[in-house]
Amino acid sequence: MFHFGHKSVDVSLCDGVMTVATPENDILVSIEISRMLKVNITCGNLTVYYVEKKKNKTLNMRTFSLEADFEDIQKLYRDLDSKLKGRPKSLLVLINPNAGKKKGIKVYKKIADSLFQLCGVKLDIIVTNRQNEPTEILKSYDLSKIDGIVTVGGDGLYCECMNGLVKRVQQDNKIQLDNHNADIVSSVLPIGIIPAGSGDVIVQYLHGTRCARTAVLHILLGSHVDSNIVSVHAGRHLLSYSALVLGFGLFGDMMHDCEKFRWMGPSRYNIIPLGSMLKRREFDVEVEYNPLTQNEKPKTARLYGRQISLPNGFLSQPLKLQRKQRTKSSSDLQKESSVNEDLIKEEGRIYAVDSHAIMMKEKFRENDASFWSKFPDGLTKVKNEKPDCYDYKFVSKHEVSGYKVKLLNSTVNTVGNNKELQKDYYINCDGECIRLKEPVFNVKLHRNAVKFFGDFAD
Ligand SMILES: Nc1ncnc2c1ncn2[C@@H]1O[C@H](COP(=O)(O)OP(=O)(O)OP(=O)(O)O)[C@@H](O)[C@H]1O
Repeated sequence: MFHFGHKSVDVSLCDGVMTVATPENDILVSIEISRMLKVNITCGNLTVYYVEKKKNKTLNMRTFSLEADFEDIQKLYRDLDSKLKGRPKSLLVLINPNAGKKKGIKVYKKIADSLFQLCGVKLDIIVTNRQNEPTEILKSYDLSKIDGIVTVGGDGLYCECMNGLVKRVQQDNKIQLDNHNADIVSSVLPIGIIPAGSGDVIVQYLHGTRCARTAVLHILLGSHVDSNIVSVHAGRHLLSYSALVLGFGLFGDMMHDCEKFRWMGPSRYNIIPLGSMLKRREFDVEVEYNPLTQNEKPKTARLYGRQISLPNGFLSQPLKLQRKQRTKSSSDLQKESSVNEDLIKEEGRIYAVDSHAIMMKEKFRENDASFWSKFPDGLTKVKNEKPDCYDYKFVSKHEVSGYKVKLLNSTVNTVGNNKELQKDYYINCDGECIRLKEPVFNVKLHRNAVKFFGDFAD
């Protein structure tokens, strides 16, 4: 017999739920084991640490204690402890002290450190000194000794670590990074994000909140979800992987303009894009893309595994995109791609080509496996397909597994051994601005290539 406060209680562990009830069957405590952080035992006392989810999607840690004689408490401890496998025991923590309002270290010390210590997690904490340091660390780090990577910073730090990890996994598996057609090997190590950056879009997307404590508790619970990424290649080289948004043209120019005003801090993202919008350029491009096949599309919900949006003729030109061909016969194209049976080629004058490597959650209910695409608050218009989002005549939206953009009328100069585009063209890759050196780039979707600690917000 167990004691909960002054009451005698029965304890059951059934269907992943721990229930504490009186002999009259009044349930006093009912907690999913997946929500438990750890159990502690001292003499005849057992304490359970668990998380509780509030309506606003934040998590809080709670505890309750049970007493019983030595043998009963030992047995319950062993039963519970055996069910708490999968909680991370060893983590690499990368902190960007300069992220956002430069509070990365403070956020870590104040919120994360004590929780990690409480759960007995072995930590390797590295405060980064500069950009690219996370990439260099991940090139040679002994990944076999950790259960995950934690970033304390913004979306930029996450994206750098994600790029570093994905590249490392390909290197370990002898996959050629620079081959734009290569399928990549998914990474098994989950990444957790403790938000301390400017935008923290990805973390809000994941947890539905920017709360750092919630992020830490999600990491400690150890559950993880898969997410898509896209690769972007140009001139036979990998430029980057993108986890969230990849934008060529207007969105590339916006990011380039924002970078020039870094001194303004996060507020630059509210002001500078307006100027970029007003001086927007038009680009003559040819776009080839592989639409997702019927088999690739989920049955029960729309999949935004990847989409490209081509805002063309925005506020000025009439629609110019034309479907040039939908064919298997183009020998050139067949040479380049093994999956080009349904290749579509279009040409026109556009303002932007952008794509979203939207994350997905596969929900398994009884006899019902369905995909749900989830968006952060800022993208709910996309989710709800509001008319003020993509639903314009000048936007062409496609669900694709890959695409290629070729700049028409662009001049390539040769400077020594290097080729340079006469004009500057930019790609915004999750907030990082990449300058194109070649007039052609390829983008490919990689499903479930990375894992996040956490759960998509309900
Ligand atoms: N110590 C450092 N100093 C400067 N940059 C760093 C440092 N450590 C990491 N970085 C890099 O800075 C970039 C932006 O980092 P992060 O996203 O954490 O901050 P942020 O303020 O949210 O950035 P942004 O304003 O670009 O969204 C990333 O590429 C990251 O790897």
